[in-house]
Amino acid sequence: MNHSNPPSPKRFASAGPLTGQIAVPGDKSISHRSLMLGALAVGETRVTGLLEGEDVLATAAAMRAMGATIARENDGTWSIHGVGVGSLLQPNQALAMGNSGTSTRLLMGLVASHPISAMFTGDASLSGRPMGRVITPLSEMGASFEASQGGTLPLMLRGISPAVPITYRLPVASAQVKSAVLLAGLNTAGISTVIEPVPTRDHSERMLRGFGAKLEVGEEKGANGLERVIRIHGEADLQPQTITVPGDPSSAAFFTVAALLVPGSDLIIQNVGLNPTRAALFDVLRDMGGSIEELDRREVGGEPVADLRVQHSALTGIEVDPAVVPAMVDEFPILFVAASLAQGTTVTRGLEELRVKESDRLAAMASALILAGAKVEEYGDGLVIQGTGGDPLPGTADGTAIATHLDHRIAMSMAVAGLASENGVKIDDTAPIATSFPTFEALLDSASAQ
Ligand SMILES: O=C(O)C1=C[C@@H](OP(=O)(O)O)[C@@H](O)[C@H](O)C1
Ligand SMILES: C=C(OP(=O)(O)O)C(=O)O
Repeated sequence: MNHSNPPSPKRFASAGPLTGQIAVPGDKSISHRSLMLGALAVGETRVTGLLEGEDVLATAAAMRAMGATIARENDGTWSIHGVGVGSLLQPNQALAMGNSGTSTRLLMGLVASHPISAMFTGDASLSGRPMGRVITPLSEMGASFEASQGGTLPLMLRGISPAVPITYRLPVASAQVKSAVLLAGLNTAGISTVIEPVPTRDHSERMLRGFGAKLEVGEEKGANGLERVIRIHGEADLQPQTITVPGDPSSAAFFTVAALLVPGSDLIIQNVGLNPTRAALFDVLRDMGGSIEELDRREVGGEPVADLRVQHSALTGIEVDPAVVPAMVDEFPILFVAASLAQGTTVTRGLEELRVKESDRLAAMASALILAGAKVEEYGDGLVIQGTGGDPLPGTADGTAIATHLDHRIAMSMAVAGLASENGVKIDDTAPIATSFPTFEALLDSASAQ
């Protein structure tokens, strides 16, 4: 979590085809929610496949600080004894959120409707990210905030109980904002309603129901067509659960693109979550000509899952439909890498949200790919990329390192670009990778060595 250590630069270069079978770690979004909801259910929740990345560990530490007992057993199962909705304790020190936007915004929702206050702090990246988007609805519910200018961390949040149920139409397509309001609604008497003009990942809805909350999801006619309307009934009683976390499609994305780009690759990625609100990257890559086969489609923990067989493929540029953006919002950095080696032009639009992630991902990827020799134009809401037609990128010159800006997805995307380059790509720091995918480098070595 502490990235004040000296950075660990590394050059990633072609190491032969990716073959054999790998399993990526558990889904980050589901892991955060398993800990939060487990910490609110009275009794023992057991979780297997939890992602043990720094972001999720920050959530675990925060839930412990608010009263839950959370332990990892020797076989990797996590056991959570919760305190009950309404019974979170006052943390006696600041909640250190590290690099994690999801931890911060969802926990702000939980604290907002409890009679406790909490200070939220984060690293340099998180401290630049907008929190106004959750401060606005949670203030309407009665919570109060002292934030840094511009609505950023560090911030002090004073929760309130009873809070006021609200109806909130999301002004940005954000599962974190939706989830913050729903989680605040758990301990709010009455019905709290979120209206989603554009659907976003639905793990909160699925898991809140799974834990026994009364939650209704409907579709209603809005000004611009059908909108999702989600209603949660407070005050809820959550029942402890046994959860198996599926593999993270956002992590599988890096290996999928690596196998598509590196000649001779034929890789199986096991147990990949394919929730339709998350899986659009695989469809886009197939539309570009990528060979991605789903094997043994099944359900794990209430989510659709399959093993993916990915074979090296010639890719063609594409115009990505802005409607799919929320279902692959974290996958654009790696899609840009795929586009850089495709035949022809790839056009992406509607990506304003990428500018407020761990870094400004449009600017960071445009300059990173240009340094590695790709042809990229940056626009306000997207990138336009002219691919090489399958030829490797030149790579970064000696002495030049890609700036990853404390952003795990920039680091992993450019590592994959390195595998598909003549001279390799050097990144300035591999440490941020541990926020979401601590086994990334080890899996890359194992897939390349088989
Ligand atoms: O709810 C979640 O678990 C997440 C929602 C998305 O963020 P936004 O809600 O900001 O789009 C995504 O980028 C993030 O990695 C995880
Ligand atoms: C945006 C991301 O995460 P968060 O918002 O939780 O920091 C991500 O993992 O790409």
